Amino acid sequence: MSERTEGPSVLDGILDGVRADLAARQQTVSMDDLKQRAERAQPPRDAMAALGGDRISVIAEVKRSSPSKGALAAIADPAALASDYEAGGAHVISVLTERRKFGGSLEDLAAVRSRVDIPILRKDFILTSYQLWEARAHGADLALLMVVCLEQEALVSLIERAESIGLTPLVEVHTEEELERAVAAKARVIGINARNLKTLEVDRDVFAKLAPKTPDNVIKIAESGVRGPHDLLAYARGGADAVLVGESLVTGKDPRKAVEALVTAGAHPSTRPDHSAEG
Ligand SMILES: O=P(O)(O)OC[C@@H](O)[C@@H](O)c1c[nH]c2ccccc12
Repeated sequence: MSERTEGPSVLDGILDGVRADLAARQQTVSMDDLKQRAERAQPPRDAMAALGGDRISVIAEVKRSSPSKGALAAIADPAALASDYEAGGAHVISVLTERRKFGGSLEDLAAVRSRVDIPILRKDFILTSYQLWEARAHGADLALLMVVCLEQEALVSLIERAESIGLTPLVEVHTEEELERAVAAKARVIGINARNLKTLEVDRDVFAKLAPKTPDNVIKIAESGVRGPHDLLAYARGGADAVLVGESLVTGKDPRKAVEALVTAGAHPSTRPDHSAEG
């Protein structure tokens, strides 16, 4: 018997739409076609290098709308926005490709790929290996895998599949239980999302709670709720190697300057807790 007493969550609604759109794409593009396109794609960029190092890396997101806020920005030219992010010093670009709630597409991903040289993350609700091939075929270097959406067996096999086709999996968690599953699945890059996707509430303290429970050799990314350098520095003190920022960049006046301010704040190694003891 199910223990659930609540109705369907926001996430359940999103996933229904994701499955319907995926089924429609699978009707029109075969897995073989995708694999051929992936073979012609530019080879994957080194995502681990972009996220590691002695600074706090900045992942800047192309995000038109969100289930919590509705429309954020029209973004008529996602490649131009991504190019501004890159000019501001972003280390990775995130492109939301979910259509119904976030207003994104695989065309956005391909357009961004054609204009920037840094690694790109496909940000979507990935449930099957077909979506990993889509990501690679459209030029992505990383793919988001959300623990909350996946049974453990699926999580493990999607991590392996992603790595085998040259994608770096970014495994997202929001709770301690999800973190334990991500670590058990051997994730090397873990994103700790401040936003609960079942309720859409943002709790910036989740990162500081979960980061110390994450193995040292895992790259830790603080996701959501970064309003500016102040939040980046707080996440850095909590042990973040990188931050993922969407809303505050797309709603601000000057995305390049906003990224620059984050990159500058993250460039100083003294923001890193592991450097405080060094002489
Ligand atoms: O717009 P924000 O608060 O800066 O958040 C960006 C990013 O963390 C958020 O878009 C996100 C994190 N995980 C997700 C999973 C699916 C969709 C979206 C997300």
